Amino acid sequence: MRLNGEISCRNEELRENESGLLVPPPKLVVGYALTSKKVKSFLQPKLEGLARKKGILFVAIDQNKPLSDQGPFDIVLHKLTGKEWRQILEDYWEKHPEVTVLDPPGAIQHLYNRQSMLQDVADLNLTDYYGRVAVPKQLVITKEPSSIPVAVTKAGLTLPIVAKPLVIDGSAKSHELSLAFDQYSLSKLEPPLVLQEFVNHGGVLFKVYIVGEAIKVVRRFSLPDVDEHQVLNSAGIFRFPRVSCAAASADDADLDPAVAELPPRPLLERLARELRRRLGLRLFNIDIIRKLGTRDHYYVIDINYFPGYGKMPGYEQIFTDFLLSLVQGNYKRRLSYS
Ligand SMILES: Nc1ncnc2c1ncn2[C@@H]1O[C@H](COP(=O)(O)OP(=O)(O)OP(=O)(O)O)[C@@H](O)[C@H]1O
Ligand SMILES: O=P(O)(O)O[C@H]1[C@H](O)[C@@H](O)[C@H](OP(=O)(O)O)[C@@H](OP(=O)(O)O)[C@H]1O
Ligand SMILES: [Mg+2]
Ligand SMILES: [Mg+2]
Repeated sequence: MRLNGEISCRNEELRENESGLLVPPPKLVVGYALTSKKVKSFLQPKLEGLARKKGILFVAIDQNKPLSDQGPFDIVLHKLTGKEWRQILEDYWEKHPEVTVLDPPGAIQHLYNRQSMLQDVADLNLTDYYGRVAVPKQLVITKEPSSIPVAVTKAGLTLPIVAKPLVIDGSAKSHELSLAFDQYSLSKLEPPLVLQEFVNHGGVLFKVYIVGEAIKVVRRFSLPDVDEHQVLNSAGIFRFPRVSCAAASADDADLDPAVAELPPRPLLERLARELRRRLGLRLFNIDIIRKLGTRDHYYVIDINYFPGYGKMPGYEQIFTDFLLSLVQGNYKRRLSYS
């Protein structure tokens, strides 16, 4: 294995690459198991090019072959769902503890349920640190739809309410959300669900991308505010598909400064640090909104594992630096043990 590749590669001989040029062997081999959609959005030529220059080689994992017969890898990067893949990865990791698996499958699983996803934010209790960060009032529904109106009243949730499929399984359906405007319509929803109070936020959300210790925040257009008049005079369920994919960047839009102002950096740093530690993940993003009419009341509404980094400005540099830092970290740790 080449975890201490920093040293070994200096001693290894030059190899011929696909263009017939003599190049040093890669410092770092990253095996990836991603959907074809993800490969397209993440592994863009600019990322691969920069990675190659820095001695990082991305190698596709063949899911039809045993993982242990492939590689050797220094890092395994993955975003595939399903129990079978999880088992393969866990067995592989047990046999190859020297390989960095990004990220541990058990930790990722925590984000595939919209209830457990936000639990750590709620536990954090960030109430007075450059603002307060909370989770919208929410309720989990697993029983029959007819029970929803009563359950909502009991829990004291106010309308309108966002209904989100409880489990995220990689399907488009698990990202089909609805906005319910009246009590009666709630019984038309299909559990299992998380019901969340809709929080007016000026139609802009902040996507906070995390790659190890690096943080990048961007603005995105979001659902528009709903006023009291609309709530009183609207009925029914409004279904909306995959907002974040469709929504354009709001970074260059002419916005009300009170809506556009980014959350304070120290707050984001603390939130990212805490979540990284509590979730045990290094690759994720956080969707944050700021309650309309306030300067510092923030709500985390969603956390995504291995999100669309292709949309994060400067991700090529940040991601490759991060990958190298993992190996350097391992190397330093090995030296301090010897
Ligand atoms: N509680 C809320 N209050 C106001 N708007 C909300 C709330 N929850 C969700 N939204 C809006 O709905 C959108 C989609 O919600 P959410 O991010 O939870 O879904 P998702 O399917 O997990 O999205 P992603 O594609 O980011 O994974 C948000 O980007 C935001 O515009
Ligand atoms: O970066 P943001 O705006 O958060 O949105 C991402 C979603 O959160 C991810 O779940 C998508 O990745 P998957 O398609 O692998 O689930 C991801 O898909 P992408 O990698 O194809 O861009 C994005 O839609
Ligand atoms: Mg989201
Ligand atoms: Mg999400």
